[in-house]
Order: sequence, then structure tokens, then C-alpha cells
Amino acid sequence: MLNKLPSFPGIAGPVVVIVMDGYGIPKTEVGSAIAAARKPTLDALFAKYAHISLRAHGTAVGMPSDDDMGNSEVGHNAIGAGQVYAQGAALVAGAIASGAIWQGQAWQQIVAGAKAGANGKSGVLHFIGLFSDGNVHSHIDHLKALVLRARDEGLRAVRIHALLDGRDVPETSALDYLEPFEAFLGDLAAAGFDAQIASGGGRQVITMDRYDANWKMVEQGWHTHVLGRGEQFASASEAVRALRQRLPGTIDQDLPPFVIARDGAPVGTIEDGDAVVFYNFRGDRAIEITRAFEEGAEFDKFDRVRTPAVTYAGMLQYDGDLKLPKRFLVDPPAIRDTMSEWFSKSGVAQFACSETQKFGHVTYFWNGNRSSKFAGETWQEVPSDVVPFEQRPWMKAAEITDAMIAAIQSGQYKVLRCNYANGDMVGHSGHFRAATMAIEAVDLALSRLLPAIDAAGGVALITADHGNADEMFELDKKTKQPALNPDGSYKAKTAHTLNPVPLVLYDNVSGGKLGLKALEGAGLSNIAATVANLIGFEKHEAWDESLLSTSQAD
Ligand SMILES: O=C(O)[C@@H](CO)OP(=O)(O)O
Ligand SMILES: [Mn+2]
Ligand SMILES: [Mn+2]
Repeated sequence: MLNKLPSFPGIAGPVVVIVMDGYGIPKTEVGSAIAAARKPTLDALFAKYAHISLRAHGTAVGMPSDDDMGNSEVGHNAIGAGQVYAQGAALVAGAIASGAIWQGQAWQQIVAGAKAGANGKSGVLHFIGLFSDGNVHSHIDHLKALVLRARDEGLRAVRIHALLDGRDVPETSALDYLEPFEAFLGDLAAAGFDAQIASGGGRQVITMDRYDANWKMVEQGWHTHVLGRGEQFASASEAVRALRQRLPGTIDQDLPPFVIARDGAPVGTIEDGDAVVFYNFRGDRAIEITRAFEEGAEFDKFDRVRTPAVTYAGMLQYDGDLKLPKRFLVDPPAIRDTMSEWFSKSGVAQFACSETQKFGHVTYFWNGNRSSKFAGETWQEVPSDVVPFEQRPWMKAAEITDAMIAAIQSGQYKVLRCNYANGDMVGHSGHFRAATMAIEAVDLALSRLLPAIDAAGGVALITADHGNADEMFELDKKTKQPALNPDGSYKAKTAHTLNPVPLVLYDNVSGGKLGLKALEGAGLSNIAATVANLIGFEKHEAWDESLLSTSQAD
């Protein structure tokens, strides 16, 4: 149980933490869908209530460097745990640099599995994952290290199944990664090691679904990577060129699947005796395909047609509760002492809500990559639409708000949390106009939610996990100003940003006694202690400092 604060009994009503996914503080108004949105509620929040900015990228959220943008996993982990852990990107890079990854049992079993093969023939080692240097789900340098090590281990062949990104990196950058990589593989092949790209497709089309939103994507991925069914091309770069020509304006994440073939035969279907490494380190979009590989006859999400007997590993363990996958190359961060756990131990009833696309963010990521609840937690999922979100920028903001208002009015919960997906999911489309509407939808939601909090005598902390809609145009690397296409138009940007995020204390109950401290270097990991203080508890010793000032205590 957390200790009671000696000086402040906590507010009478509930504390509501509102995460506006993808809502950063823009550096410039040009290209900011947030600056362009009509948002009277948010404007009033910033005009009238205590607010500070928080770091939400780089080392402040456990990424390897401050050149790394934030993302939902590391952001929600930091908020929920109140601490910063070295995250997957850093842990994998470290394990490769030290060589520890190759000494681990999992890698050795992968190598042994491929060498043993089946039916008297050694197997092939397949790498499936996101093909970029975005460092949100994966990094291409990790893939390179894996391929080289597979060669050094004396494996017969490797095949790569490349999920095109354009969401954590510029929207049509696939060839910038594919061409040098094909050259790298070509050099290996010339030196006698059989290494080729075997299949691929846009990450929003195949394989990388999350939170059971659309298993069809995983089914299509299985058909592409495992069965080798789909449109055939001579190489991945040729596939990208041809598909772009056929589907003008389609960005990388949305490109259809492709299979690489010679003389009509796929070069890398997945067969009995092969080994498979899913090389993404982040879990949300890795769990479904992992289940398809690991589960037996009980698997009922789609017809796999064929289930090759393979040795399978994930880069990390993606879910510590479900032990998914069983075999993994690098230990995940051992996230402990989350606020959900300690509020639960302190008898605080908690409510969490989002729509499918972000549901795991406010539950599984928030609770330290655990898919189970702590005692006294209630989770509510609002099913997301399965459409391109630029067509429905309001997404489920209204329904999430309905659920939050009902939960507040029930009087059952002391701490509530929700995530509005709009700024992020629509921001990822690169569609500026839709992104302004996304922010307007969040604003409208807040205009309903905040009065319900007032009526319950509560307060809200309004924040975000990282930026996205705040920068909808690529910035020129040198000038840091929005970059232009050859025709003079702005280059659309689909990725997250490096910008800080707001933290607003919406408080109409303390009569001005509560405020926020602008601590040097404050980041998302300072929120947990702030919530604890607001409900009258001291922070857990592992948590970063609280940002709450109470006129009695300070
Ligand atoms: O869509 C995703 O998987 C990531 C970007 O790669 O976004 P977020 O971290 O906001 O979930
Ligand atoms: Mn996010
Ligand atoms: Mn995002």
C-alpha cells in the first residue's frame, strides 16, 4: 500500500488521465494540424489552467538516443510505470553490440533448428519484420546483424519477408531501404551465401495488425510469407516500383503484398524444418502473427492451410503474461511497480477505456506489457472502425467519451484513464485536413468530458504520449523548415515527432491551491507520481518525481 501524504488529503472526486495520442507541441504553425484545428476547449485549457510541457521522446522514454522519436509503447510504458526503462530498441542494440544475443539459448535453438531441418534436408532461416530504421517496432541494422550472423553460423540460406514502413519513416522511402539491402544481399550471394528477400507488403495491409482489430491482415501475411501465394515479382524493389505505378499516390504502408519468384516458383515459402525469427522488438503488432506460428489446432482466427513445423522466435517476448512467444532472442524490459499495480494494492478502483486501435495502449502498455488486470481495474474497449482513418477522423472519440462519462457518473472509480486515438491514427495518414478534423473531434470530446469531471468534483490531467498531428510536413534535415516536393507542395509526413507534449491540470475544485511544477527535464514518467499525489498518496519510491504543487505542501 502506498503511504498517505502527510500534507494533502487528495481531492474528493476522481482523477482522470486523458491521453491525446499523437498530440505534440508544434515548433512551427506551418504543417501543424493542431495549430490549424478549431479547438475552443483546448484553447481555453491552455489559456486558463496550469500547464507545462513534458519530454516524450529519446532517452526520456528509454530510447537509445534523443534522435529517436517517441511512440505509444514507450510513452504509455513511461506514463503507467512512472519510471524510464531501457526499451526494446536499446536492449536489442545493446545485446547485438555485446554479442550476448548470440550466446542466448533462443538464438542457438534457432540455428540448431534450421541446421537440423526436416526430411534429411537442412532448413532455411526466415526473418519477418518491419523493414526500416524507424526504431519504433524494429531497426534494419538489427536485421543486418542477424543475416550476417546466420552466414557465420554456417546456415544454408536466409529469406527475408519485408514489411514496408512509410509510417515511422518518410511515406515513400521503401526503396531507400530496399535498394541498399538488395545490394548487401547480392554481395553475400556473390560470396556464396544464399540470402534473398522472399516476400513483403505494406505494414498496414499485411501481418502487423494489433489488438485483434483485423485478423484478415494477418491471414494475408500468412498467405504471403508462409504459403508464397500472391502476385509475383522478380525482386522487392521491382515490386515496389510496379505497384506504385499501378496505384499512384499509394504510400508504402498501404502497398499490396508481393511474392518474389523465379520461374514462377516463390523463392522463400516457409516449410517444415525451417526457422523463423520475427525481428520486431515491439509487441502490439507482433502478437497476432506470433500466435499464428505458435498455436496448434486450437488456433481459430483463420485457416492457415498449412502449419509448417518451424523453430520460431520473437526478437523479444511480447507478452509476459501470455508468455508470447515462448522463445525470444532478447529479454524485454522488466517493467515493475506500475501505478495500476500500486493503486490496486492501495485499494484504488481504476477504469481504463479506449477504442480497439489504442485499447492495449491504455491497458497492456500502461501496465508494463501485461495483458491481465490488477484487482479493482475495469477495462472497456470500444470497437474501432476498420477503415482508413482519414475517412473517419472522428474515429470513436464520442463513444469513448460516453463510456468515460458513464464510468465517472457511476461513482465507482477514483482513477480513470482514456486514450483518444485521433491525432495519431489520422496523423499517420499524412492527410492534413483529416488531421485537423481529428483534433477537432478530440476537442469536442473534451467539451463533454470535462464538465462531467467537474460535476463529480474531480480533476483531469490532459496529456499525450508523443507528437504526430503537430507536424504533418516533413522537415528539411538542414533548415528544420517544412520540406517541399519538386512541384512546390509540402512533403506529407506520416511519422511521430520529436516534440514535447502538454500536461494540463484541469482543476476547478481546489480553488487554485493545486498547480504544476515545471521540473527541469520533466517527462512522461513524472505523471504517475502526480496522479498519486492528487489522490492523496505519496509516490512509490521507484517513480520519478511528482509535478504537483499544493500550496500547503510547498
Ligand atoms: O502505428 C504504430 O504501430 C505506431 C507507429 O509505428 O504508432 P503508435 O506508437 O502511436 O502506436
Ligand atoms: Mn501513440
Ligand atoms: Mn502512432
